[in-house]
Amino acid sequence: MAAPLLSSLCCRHSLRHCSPRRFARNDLSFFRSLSTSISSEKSLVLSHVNEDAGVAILAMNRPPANSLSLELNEAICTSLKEIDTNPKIQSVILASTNPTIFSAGLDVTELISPDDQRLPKFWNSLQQVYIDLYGSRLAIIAAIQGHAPAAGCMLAMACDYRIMYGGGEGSTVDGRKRKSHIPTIGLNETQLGIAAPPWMGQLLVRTIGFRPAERALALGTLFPPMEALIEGLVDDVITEESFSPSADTIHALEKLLPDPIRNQALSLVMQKAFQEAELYAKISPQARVASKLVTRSESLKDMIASREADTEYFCSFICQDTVQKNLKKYVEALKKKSKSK
Ligand SMILES: CCCCCCCCCC/C=C/CC(=O)SCCNC(=O)CCNC(=O)[C@H](O)C(C)(C)COP(=O)(O)OP(=O)(O)OC[C@H]1O[C@@H](n2cnc3c(N)ncnc32)[C@H](O)[C@@H]1OP(=O)(O)O
Repeated sequence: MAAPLLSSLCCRHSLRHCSPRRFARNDLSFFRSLSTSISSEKSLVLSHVNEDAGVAILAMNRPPANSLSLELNEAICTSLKEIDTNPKIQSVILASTNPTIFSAGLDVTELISPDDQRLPKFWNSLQQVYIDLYGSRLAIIAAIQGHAPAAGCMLAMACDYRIMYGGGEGSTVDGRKRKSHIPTIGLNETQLGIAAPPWMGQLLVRTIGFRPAERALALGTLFPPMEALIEGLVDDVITEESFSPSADTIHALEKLLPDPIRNQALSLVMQKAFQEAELYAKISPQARVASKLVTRSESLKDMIASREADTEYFCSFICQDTVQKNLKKYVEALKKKSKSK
């Protein structure tokens, strides 16, 4: 699977690029004109393309937390592949249908008393998500509305640009004030008593630099939005304090958009992500892809070369008694916390 990916980085230069469109804050025509909808594998992922803008949306849709199961990983890859085959699309917005959780990282229940056949498949599917995002010919914009711990942070780092919601009391679609929500992002694995896999840790090093990454990895730091911006873990932070959609807009959206995407259309993070996606789509695809190759091909090749060993190490590590014990405790605590709300 790896070779076609790198060749896709190298060879798919000839795609024509799309006509730029002006972006306005409440310009919902983008969403209105979403003509092609791809849903894959029980709609674990919702995907829409707008050929006029050259932009697609890929929204993770696995309640309650978009935790990455084998099936969600496969759905992300399938959906990305479908978008990739459309030469009119240059940019993708990676989003979540959950307004407070981008992705909770690996589905930790996949790791408990795992099935020997499924565990390596599961890990391979996560590696593939990374390879497909990081090596995509498409410019991928992460619209991070909610929490992005561990592999959720990896998803964002594998994109080309990251926009994070800065917190605050935004309005809901029905006009009520929403409870304040401050998302966090980071590789917090050490807080679970495990280490981030080497390729994920190296991705953090490449994203924020050696020393900050070394410290963040050791402490398992989850950064709030402004700190993430200062560290360079995200590229932009958006607040929605002043955003309140009109009743007409809400009504129009209710008619036009499927539920999971409706709130996202009203979000400034999503609108900013669309603006950024259009910006990337205006660049010559050949030049953009070639520049991506310069910064990403070596690390991708290294990761691909060590993929099997990484899977073997992961499977044997996860099956250790002490690791199993810690993971069980961790999941119990997660469930307890969730029930106590
Ligand atoms: C050389 C060294 C080599 C080492 C190689 C070792 C290889 C091992 C590498 C392993 C790599 C790991 C990467 C990972 O991604 S591990 C997963 C890490 N994820 C987390 O720790 C996040 C856990 N979740 C949370 O912190 C919070 O849920 C949240 C994301 C901050 C959201 O909080 P919120 O209060 O909004 O929501 P709840 O906590 O109430 O959660 C809602 C329900 O979702 C369930 N949930 C949450 N996270 C997960 C998850 N990761 N997996 C499965 N399920 C999850 C939670 O239980 C609630 O469900 P319930 O209501 O049914 O109980």
